[in-house]
Amino acid sequence: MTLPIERAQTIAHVLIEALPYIQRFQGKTMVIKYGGNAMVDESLKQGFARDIVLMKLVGINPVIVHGGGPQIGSLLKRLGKASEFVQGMRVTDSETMDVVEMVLGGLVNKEIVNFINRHGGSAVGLTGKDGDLIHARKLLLNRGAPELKATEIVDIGHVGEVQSIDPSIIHMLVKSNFIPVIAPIGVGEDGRSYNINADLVAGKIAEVLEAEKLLLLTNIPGLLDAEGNLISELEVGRVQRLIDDGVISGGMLPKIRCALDAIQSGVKSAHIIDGRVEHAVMLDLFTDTGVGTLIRAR
Ligand SMILES: Nc1ncnc2c1ncn2[C@@H]1O[C@H](COP(=O)(O)OP(=O)(O)O)[C@@H](O)[C@H]1O
Ligand SMILES: CC(=O)N[C@@H](CCC(=O)OP(=O)(O)O)C(=O)O
Repeated sequence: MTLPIERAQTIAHVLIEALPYIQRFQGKTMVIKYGGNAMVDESLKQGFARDIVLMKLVGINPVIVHGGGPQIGSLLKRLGKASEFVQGMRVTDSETMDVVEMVLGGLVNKEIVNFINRHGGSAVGLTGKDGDLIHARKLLLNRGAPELKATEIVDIGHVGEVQSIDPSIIHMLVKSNFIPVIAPIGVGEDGRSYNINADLVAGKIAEVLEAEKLLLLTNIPGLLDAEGNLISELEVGRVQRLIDDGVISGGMLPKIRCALDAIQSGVKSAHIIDGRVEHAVMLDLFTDTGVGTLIRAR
């Protein structure tokens, strides 16, 4: 049986190890993308909420952008509609867009807000329509995975890319000590809703907020190479080859793309981490070891 004094010493060691990180990150913004695949069970969601509340308490400003792909997929299935993806993006007709807006802007967003608030934080949920936060334009994809070589344009419906971000509402919330929780829905010039991949939104928000870090929580230990081994630090020059060879595919494509864009635009580092590991956010921020794949500017 563990002696109480040993337990207390362990806790003290953990806190001491975290101290330099807390000092370094105080007042800094961390954008955390919470993927739908990382929201797997109640205890993980509670752990995530606690990590976010703790970050805020020690003076770091977390801004959450969430996904919800699997949750959209399961409601679509119940409605008898299949999910179809092109290069990691959901083909979104008008009916699907309604479901996306309901699931992301409603169910998933409010669940995360509620978890954080039940653990002592003050979270506020937004979509890109609130405060005119995310302006979107229609995303047109080129057919074929390595799109640089392709010529044919594919229309995948109400799918958007970020045209611009007006961060005023985020600044206002952060200044008043709220934690913004953002659903990846944008509004077009025509006033229509656009479904935007959550990684892309998180990357752009991190850029605009000049965030210290962009954390992408997913359901895999990080970026894996062709043999399935974890790439713990990704050299930027290696990326195109990994895409061309089909090693980076599906949902990992927008993740890597947005991570690269973010670091090229001044975000210090991007991390792809396994949201299925309990307290993944804390482990990544406050320990010497870190977890997952690190991408940083040279
Ligand atoms: N090289 C790779 N390394 C890791 N995962 C990859 C890779 N290429 C494709 N993937 C896929 O990308 C998925 C993560 O993207 P996605 O399912 O969209 O996650 P999320 O819902 O968290 O955004 C992984 O579960 C994996 O199936
Ligand atoms: C265009 C597009 O694909 N949008 C995504 C938005 C949600 C998302 O990105 O969720 P995850 O982060 O959980 O994958 C979708 O409809 O699934």
